[in-house]
Amino acid sequence: MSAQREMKEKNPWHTPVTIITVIGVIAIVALVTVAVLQNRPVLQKYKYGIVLDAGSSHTALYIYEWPAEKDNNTGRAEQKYVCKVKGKGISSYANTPVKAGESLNECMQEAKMQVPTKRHHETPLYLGATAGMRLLNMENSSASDKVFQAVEKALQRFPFSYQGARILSGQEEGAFGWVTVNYLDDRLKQGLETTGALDLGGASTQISFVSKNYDISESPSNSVTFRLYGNDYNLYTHSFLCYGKDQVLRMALAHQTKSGPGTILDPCFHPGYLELKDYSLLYDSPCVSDRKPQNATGTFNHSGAGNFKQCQEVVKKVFNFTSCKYSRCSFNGVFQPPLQGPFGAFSAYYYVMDFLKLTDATMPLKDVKEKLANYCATPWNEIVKQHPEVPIKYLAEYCFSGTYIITLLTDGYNFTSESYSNINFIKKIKNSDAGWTLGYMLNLTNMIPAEAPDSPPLPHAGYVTIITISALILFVLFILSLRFICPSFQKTPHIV
Ligand SMILES: Nc1ncnc2c1ncn2[C@@H]1O[C@H](COP(=O)(O)OP(=O)(O)OP(=O)(O)O)[C@@H](O)[C@H]1O
Repeated sequence: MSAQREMKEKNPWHTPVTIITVIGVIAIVALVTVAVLQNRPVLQKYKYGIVLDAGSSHTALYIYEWPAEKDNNTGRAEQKYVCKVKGKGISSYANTPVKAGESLNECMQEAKMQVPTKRHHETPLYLGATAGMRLLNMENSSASDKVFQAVEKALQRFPFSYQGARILSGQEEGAFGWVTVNYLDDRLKQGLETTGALDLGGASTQISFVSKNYDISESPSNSVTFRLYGNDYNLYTHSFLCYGKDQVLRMALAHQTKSGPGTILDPCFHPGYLELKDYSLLYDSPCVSDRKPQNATGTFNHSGAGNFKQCQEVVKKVFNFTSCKYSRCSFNGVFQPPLQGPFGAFSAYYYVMDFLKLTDATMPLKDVKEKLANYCATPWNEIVKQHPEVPIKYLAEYCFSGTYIITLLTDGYNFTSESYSNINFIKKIKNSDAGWTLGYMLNLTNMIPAEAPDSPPLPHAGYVTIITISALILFVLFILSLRFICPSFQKTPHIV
């Protein structure tokens, strides 16, 4: 008997405190394990959406993906893939519509490879056309219908869920660009101050921003209201058709050639630049067709003078600053409320300012103008030598485009030397291109809820930490209370 008791006293595993401790530790480990495993992220599955941006200068196909179990709510859709369609925009196939459809095949085949086969049938496919097709539709609606028929036929051959091809209004283009920028920046979900969107295309340009001082009744046609994640937004947006950089160049050239001279000395092109251009090609657009001089010869010599200040004067002539029936206007009699907040400037704003190395937001406006003036004055042969990798068409136009951008922002939209520093020239936000396509898809798939989704009160790590600490505290209190209530649970055994 006494040997047995001695063994019990020597072996601490046999005391009630030890047994309770072991059971308690096992219970805590089990509790924490369950907490961790139960909330462990499951293997992610994705859903996809495809949007074709049929612009005036070219078409691009975007594939977006988002976590399958979170659509409608918390998962963020991101750009997975982009394919640039070879050749020009679909509006350039007005005389050969079938080719507009065929031009899309290569990128569509790519899309088939990029989206997992089992998701093909549920993947929505949209085509949105912008200013190029808006102009074609104005000029020749039956040609525009034929282009859409051909495009539709081509897209329906693919195994995706085809949702239609249509022309976006300028207002939609502006508003969806704004949604994209603010969605990708997580500003909508968090209800933060929003970023305005400046989009410069080939044939139109858009400005969209939220302004506290915007009285909708002054110009209802510029207002778009949204309720997103529980917040109301009253967005000002305007799209200027013909004010994309390709059409403005036509207008500037039309202005300089209006008296029909054989040679023009253009301050927006580099000294030494000389190109023989076709009058009928220049005037082949509704933005300038009514200005074609009666006695115009077949061609004209387009030569450069490289003078930024004079170029600004030429560019200013494409704006009408004289009439405004509202309290304030940008140009052409269009209402614009006071500018507010930061702005993201994308598409050609970015391509041009990035090439000119003028995207640094800390660079004062006067330095931007000075650098641009130096660039414009650089002889054409030097420019070509310095940039052998850049296509000649783009290279020839950066002086003009840079001058147009600065003039549009300052004289057109009224950015001052101070507010100019609120503009960020951006291409991508978190790996997705800035542009209207993502906002368009989010809207059509109802992926941004009007009300804020319910989210767990704590993040996963916080939840596990609190469970663990609470369990430990409870266990220690339990042991202490046992000792207090039952002195026989003292650690030192009482030997009788
Ligand atoms: N690397 C580049 N350098 C200079 N210009 C460029 C570059 N890439 C594209 N562009 C030009 O920038 C302009 C805007 O291109 P973008 O693709 O955004 O317009 P788009 O969608 O064709 O036009 P729109 O929206 O008016 O229909 C076009 O004139 C295009 O030719």
